[in-house]
Amino acid sequence: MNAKQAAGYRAADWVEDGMIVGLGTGSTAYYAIEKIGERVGQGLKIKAIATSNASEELAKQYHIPLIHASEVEQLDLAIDGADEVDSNMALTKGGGGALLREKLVAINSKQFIVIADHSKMVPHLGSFKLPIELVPFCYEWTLGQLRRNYNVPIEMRTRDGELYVTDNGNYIADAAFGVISDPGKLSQELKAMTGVVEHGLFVNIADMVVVGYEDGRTEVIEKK
Ligand SMILES: O=C(CO)[C@H](O)[C@H](O)COP(=O)(O)O
Repeated sequence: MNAKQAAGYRAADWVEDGMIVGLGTGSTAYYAIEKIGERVGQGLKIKAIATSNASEELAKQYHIPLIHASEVEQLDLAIDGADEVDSNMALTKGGGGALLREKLVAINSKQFIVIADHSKMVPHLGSFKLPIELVPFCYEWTLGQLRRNYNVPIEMRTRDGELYVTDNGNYIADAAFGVISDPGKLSQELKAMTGVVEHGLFVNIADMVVVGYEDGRTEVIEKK
């Protein structure tokens, strides 16, 4: 058992019969999907929506029934990883590039459980570069505007020497803010910029954090 597995497996305990569940993305969410899949194999009756093509494939491997958003108004529960979690349960997400679908699923869920190994718990967000999803059209102008506004290093994400393309066909810029002293303010500012589709700050969205440790222990932190 490793820390990510401990967190992912523990969070699967909150999944109950009849629920519509949002499945996150990343190496911690992998374990949650694995455990949920095992429980589905043992008779648990749920339906799910995945936040990425990769998680959708994983869910299919485990025969977790998948539905389309048009079939439900709201999810009961979403479980997803994070790149950083601060002391107010604000998050940085999007290291895996799935931030847009992840935020859509999280805000449309009655309960959002974050799963994180202990290294993700930080006093302030910002050490992890903040992913910002950009519309490909004229992205150079949006990038220039971001650099002028914040005067911090911001680089376009690449993969195999090409610009990284999200499941939604957009690009990602990673911004090295250092310390983000007011995540709520930055979140609103970025959201208001034309050319920015979404960003990886999740403020006042998480209801609970399940923290995993190397020895298999977990700690559950609930919203104050
Ligand atoms: O936001 C995400 C993907 O877009 C992931 O939840 C985040 O990157 C954490 O990943 P991991 O569990 O692999 O450390």
